[in-house]
Amino acid sequence: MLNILIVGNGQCGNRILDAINREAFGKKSRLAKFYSQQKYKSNVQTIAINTAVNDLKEMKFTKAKDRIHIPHLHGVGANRNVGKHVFEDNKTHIMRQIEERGNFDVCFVITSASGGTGSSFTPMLVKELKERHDYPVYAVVVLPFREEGTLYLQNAAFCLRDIRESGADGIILADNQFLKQMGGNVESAYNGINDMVARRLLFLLDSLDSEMMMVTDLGDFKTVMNGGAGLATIGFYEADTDMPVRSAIQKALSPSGLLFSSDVYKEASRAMVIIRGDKERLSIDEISTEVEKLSSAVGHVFKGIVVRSGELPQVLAVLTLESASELESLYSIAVDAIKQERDKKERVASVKEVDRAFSQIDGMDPSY
Ligand SMILES: Nc1nc2c(ncn2[C@@H]2O[C@H](COP(=O)(O)OP(=O)(O)OP(=O)(O)O)[C@@H](O)[C@H]2O)c(=O)[nH]1
Repeated sequence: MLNILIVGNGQCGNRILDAINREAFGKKSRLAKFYSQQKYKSNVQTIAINTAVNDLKEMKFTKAKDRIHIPHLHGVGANRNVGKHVFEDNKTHIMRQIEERGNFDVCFVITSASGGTGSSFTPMLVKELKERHDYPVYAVVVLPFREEGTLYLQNAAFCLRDIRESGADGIILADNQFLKQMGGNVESAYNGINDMVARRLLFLLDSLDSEMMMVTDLGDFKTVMNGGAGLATIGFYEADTDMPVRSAIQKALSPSGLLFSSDVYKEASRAMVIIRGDKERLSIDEISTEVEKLSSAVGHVFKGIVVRSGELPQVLAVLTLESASELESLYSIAVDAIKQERDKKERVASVKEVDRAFSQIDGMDPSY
């Protein structure tokens, strides 16, 4: 049995963690977590960390003891410098809370790249974990909608770089911009995206701890995540009644199945494809043909098959990327955003128009 730690930092990280707990505890009742056993096969510990107490209170499926409030006003207002200081000041407390849970085989830290708290806490937390423990730590990072503004864009660019430099064993990308077709308004898009991420992570955890017909395990996952440029994404698809497993694999690898925009046949470097379902529905020939097609394009592909009687075929693909053209475009707009913010700051510092306006009444008093 694997010991797994999942940390959700900041609002986005907290919400995805809550979606994971909702799936794991069953959706029946808000109180299910108090009464029923979690559905994880592994020993899974979840911890939510935030500076904004309201974000933690919003969580419905994560136990109160698993929500750690680091008091700092109502968040750090997208300021990563403030966030880094707050983490440093509270590091001992945060690490103690995590270490009380015991030792782990693998850890996932979930965050948005673009806010203040999660994006600054995550690289620092990963660095601490890596210095103290030898288990792999993966960051699951949500990229912003591109129209969310210059501060979010610049945060995303620096956050990703900081996570790479933190010693993380890999970064799994999910992109709000790419996934925004999920729902009409922002809230339902968020919920849809959070559910997608939660479902994929739970499927992955389930398969890493499974008795499979053809086995993939944590070692294979580590090897996949080790490949490429340290960046990865996850594809998933559940077949409907008549769909052959071949099509389900193709859909999981196509843009509609992925969390981040990529042509995986061109950009992926290693992959792990896990297929689950009723034995009758899992044609070995079809599976082999699709997996061979992928491996001839990307190199090595680990294949796992989990037999579950009565279940429709479901396919999960973890893909590390050796290049990511979408990330390059994100960085090029982030560079403009950083320049825009810097120019604005310089203008304010040099022109001081507001000060000039005030200076017009120097030495004067109001008359009534
Ligand atoms: N997918 C998804 N994205 C979210 C969600 N909530 C916020 N975001 C995105 O996360 C980014 C903002 O980061 P947050 O996680 O809200 O910020 P934070 O880490 O709490 O930091 P501060 O609020 O600045 O202290 C934006 O790009 C949002 O679009 C969510 O529930 N789901």
